Amino acid sequence: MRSRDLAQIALFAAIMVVLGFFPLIQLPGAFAPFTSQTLGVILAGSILGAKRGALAILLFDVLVFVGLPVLPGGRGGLSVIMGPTGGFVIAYPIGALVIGLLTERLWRHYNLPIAIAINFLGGALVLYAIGIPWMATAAHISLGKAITTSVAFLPGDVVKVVVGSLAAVAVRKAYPLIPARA
Ligand SMILES: O=C(O)CCCC[C@@H]1SC[C@@H]2NC(=O)N[C@@H]21
Repeated sequence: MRSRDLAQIALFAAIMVVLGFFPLIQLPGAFAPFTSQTLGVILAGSILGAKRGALAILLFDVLVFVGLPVLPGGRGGLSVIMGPTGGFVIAYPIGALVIGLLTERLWRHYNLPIAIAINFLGGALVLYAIGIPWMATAAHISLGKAITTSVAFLPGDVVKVVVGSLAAVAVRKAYPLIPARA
């Protein structure tokens, strides 16, 4: 891995940290906060691709694991990971990986609708698939309740997907960082 790759990984991990400065917004009745950090997951996967994107978010997760206050509201540490929102944090690098793999595969045909579909899959559905069952277990609530209380995140997540997709398509045009596959 070249030093440019390492710099890009560090940059996108830093973007995740900056996105964590947004104040913690707790939606009524929800067991997790609204977070702008899923936008960072989308940007990392769709702009850096699978390997560098997932590594950037993994680096961010390491910062959380060792206890740095990089989650919204200045939270971090194993107590967060073991709590109701830990599954989402663990899912962040997996979401970036899925986005990166699909973005690379469809790179030649990449456009806004494709970006939105990929980013919704990796930046919302993958996070829900891991985060919501984890939330049900950690918060001792039924899976049904975890799902219904999480529906409130959908509008905000769709906005983040569209914003991230517009950025990804613009970066692809101006300064593509993902090499086209043969
Ligand atoms: O900071 C944390 O402890 C993790 C928060 C996870 C919040 C999830 S991610 C998917 C969904 N969209 C949001 O804005 N919030 C939830």
